[in-house]
Amino acid sequence: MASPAQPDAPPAATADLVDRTLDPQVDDEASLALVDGWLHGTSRGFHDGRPGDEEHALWLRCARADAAELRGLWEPSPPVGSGNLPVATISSWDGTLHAGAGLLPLRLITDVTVAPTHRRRGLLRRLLGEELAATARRGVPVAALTVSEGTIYGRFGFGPATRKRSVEVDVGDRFALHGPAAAGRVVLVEPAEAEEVVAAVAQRHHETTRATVSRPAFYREVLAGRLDPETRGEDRKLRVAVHLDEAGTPDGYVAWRHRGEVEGRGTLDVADLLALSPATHLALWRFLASLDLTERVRWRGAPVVDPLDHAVVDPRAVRTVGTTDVLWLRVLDPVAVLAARPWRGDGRVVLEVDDALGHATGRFAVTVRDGRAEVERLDDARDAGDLRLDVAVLGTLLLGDVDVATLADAGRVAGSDAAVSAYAAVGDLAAPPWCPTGF
Ligand SMILES: CC(=O)SCCNC(=O)CCNC(=O)[C@H](O)C(C)(C)COP(=O)(O)OP(=O)(O)OC[C@H]1O[C@@H](n2cnc3c(N)ncnc32)[C@H](O)[C@@H]1OP(=O)(O)O
Repeated sequence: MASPAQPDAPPAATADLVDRTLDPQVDDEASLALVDGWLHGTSRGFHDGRPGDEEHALWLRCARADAAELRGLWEPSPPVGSGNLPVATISSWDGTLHAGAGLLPLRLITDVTVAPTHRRRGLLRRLLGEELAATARRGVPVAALTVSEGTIYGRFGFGPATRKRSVEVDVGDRFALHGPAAAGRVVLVEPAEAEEVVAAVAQRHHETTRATVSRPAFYREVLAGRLDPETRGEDRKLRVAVHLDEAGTPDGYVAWRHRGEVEGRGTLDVADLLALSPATHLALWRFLASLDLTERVRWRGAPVVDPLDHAVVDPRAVRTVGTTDVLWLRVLDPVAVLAARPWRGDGRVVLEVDDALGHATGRFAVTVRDGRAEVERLDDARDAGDLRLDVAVLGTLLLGDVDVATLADAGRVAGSDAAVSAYAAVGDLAAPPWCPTGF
């Protein structure tokens, strides 16, 4: 990716671009041709291959299931070619965020591309700015995206809110876990046959787990084996095992692809692993470790803090290869989001939020009683904030990925030591959040 400081191509006009918001549900020929051009424009923007017919049909099915809005900007009369492909794209749909003390309406945003011929002329700013304004007008309190580069979205008020870990687990002969195995059993199911069970477990996990978001429709396609994200065709390698609790109720699953020998070791890649309890989480790891011809399990989406690390008899069996951000959050309504996150004990803090786009600007008093917060916007200019922060930092603070003192040390939160300690006493959360869903 070229850096913004590098010289741009000769300017292209942007004032007369044709602005369309496409509804994927519409199925007349002219609309479908525009949707097709939109998809090709997005693929071009990410340097992906052109989607084939099957991938196209599957993508359209997902866009319809999510009720996604596909917006694009087209050149009105390009000097060469048909101009079917837009020069800028963005898509978004409504979902939910588990903020820790309840589900919040959420706008999920993705497919942001601007053609190299039109870059750095404000098209992203226009599309995203309008998207956020429309979302705020509808009363949706928060928006989310995942990023291709860490430098793009902070200026629009998004802050990194969750991280994931890439792990390699040595599951050779010496692998063992402390403690007895959980009650229940694991059954192998063909991915297509497991589809409903897997979707139900994922939905239950979302409804009960801080920092998770409602899953976009393509997860069904991937986990049912209809879409291999790498080959973009049918996934012939994907395997699924479902964990059943003592009563026979599904309470977790793991999906994986065995890679054969990699670097001389039988290697398996976890595609997805969700469990409704820590005991089931470990039971699924016991199962993975029991697979023949498998000495190493790799998972690029593991939680940053995982009981597995402390359940293994040999702590060196779990090796962290890297960590990276997943969810970025953009707070639009601080009152709604602060009330929906978990708090501890009793106390009161006033947060003064700066927002260059204006949506979240203000001072917000958070009064915590028995771990629940009442949040009030303070209108009196004489009410100074205890802590001052940008709205992007509020996004980072929201789900508890970082403690407030670290953000203060980083110069991202301003306030006295006493105010930082007062927030820490009610607002810092014990375990970092984990969002197992990308989009
Ligand atoms: C949620 C997602 O979909 S993540 C995927 C993002 N898309 C990609 O990575 C695909 C490849 N890249 C692109 O398509 C484009 O370069 C985009 C979408 C990242 C940027 O689009 P542009 O129209 O060039 O951005 P725009 O001109 O509106 O820039 C707005 C501001 O962001 C800055 N900016 C834009 N892209 C970048 C970048 N990659 N890195 C750092 N800053 C950037 C601009 O300098 C500008 O800053 P300023 O307001 O301080 O002057």
